[in-house]
Amino acid sequence: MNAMTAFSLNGAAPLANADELEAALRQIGAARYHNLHPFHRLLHGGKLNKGQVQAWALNRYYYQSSIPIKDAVVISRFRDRATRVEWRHRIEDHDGDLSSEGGIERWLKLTEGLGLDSAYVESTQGILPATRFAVDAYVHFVRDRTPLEAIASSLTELFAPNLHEERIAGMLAHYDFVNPEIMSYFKRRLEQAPRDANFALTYVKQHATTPAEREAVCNALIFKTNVLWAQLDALHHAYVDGHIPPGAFVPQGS
Ligand SMILES: O=C(O)c1cc(C(=O)O)c2c(n1)C(=O)C(=O)c1cc(C(=O)O)[nH]c1-2
Repeated sequence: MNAMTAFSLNGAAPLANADELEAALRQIGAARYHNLHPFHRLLHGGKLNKGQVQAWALNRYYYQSSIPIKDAVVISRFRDRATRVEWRHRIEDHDGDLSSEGGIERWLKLTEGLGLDSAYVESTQGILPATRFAVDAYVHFVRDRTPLEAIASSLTELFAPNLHEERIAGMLAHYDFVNPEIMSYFKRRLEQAPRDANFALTYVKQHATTPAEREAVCNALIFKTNVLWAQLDALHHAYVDGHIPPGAFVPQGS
């Protein structure tokens, strides 16, 4: 490894095979996934007020609505038809189609249930600058890096189901303004995310065939954990510490 590389397993030898790669990815998730962020501890522990929960859902809408755009870019990176065919259901999961509701509509049920006007949410006018920069960086990453890194950057989904379970239970238990209907987005992801994560994990294990490629896969996952972490840092700074940037959503009553 040269000095420019970001990933190091405490200076250990380069990752020699697919199993070592998987172990390294799981180690990165255990150390860096945003389940560990203080804002999530507050959200799931019932420590936020309704305005702070609204701010979280409003900002997360930008992530949700950018995911199918990101996935369309991922598809555009592959000349291999089989990979495109496998990946395209992700767009349908979020966008739905003429006869079925998708994740974006389910997310709008959440924001509406929290009392936010859907036109305002969809306009993305009130989101934090850092939300936009972080999410756009994810879309640009899959455009600019190798197809292998583009797929690897989705691997945070390996760690999402546990977090979604914790979120559903915690928010239903602690907030009287939350009910099972408005949490349906997360219930659905419990079925969708494992399939997606398993495909991506199998893909990178098969296609990262050199130590340098395995390292690039690990760095793509680190990049993505940073995309998620930066969004929560910004929410905490604005809505817990009270430094709301000009133009961003201001909860009523604050
Ligand atoms: O609530 C969460 O913490 C969370 C995290 C992630 C993730 O780890 O990137 C995703 C989602 N949710 C999610 O709902 C989702 O559809 C999704 C797609 C992707 C992706 O990178 O393609 N990540 C995530």
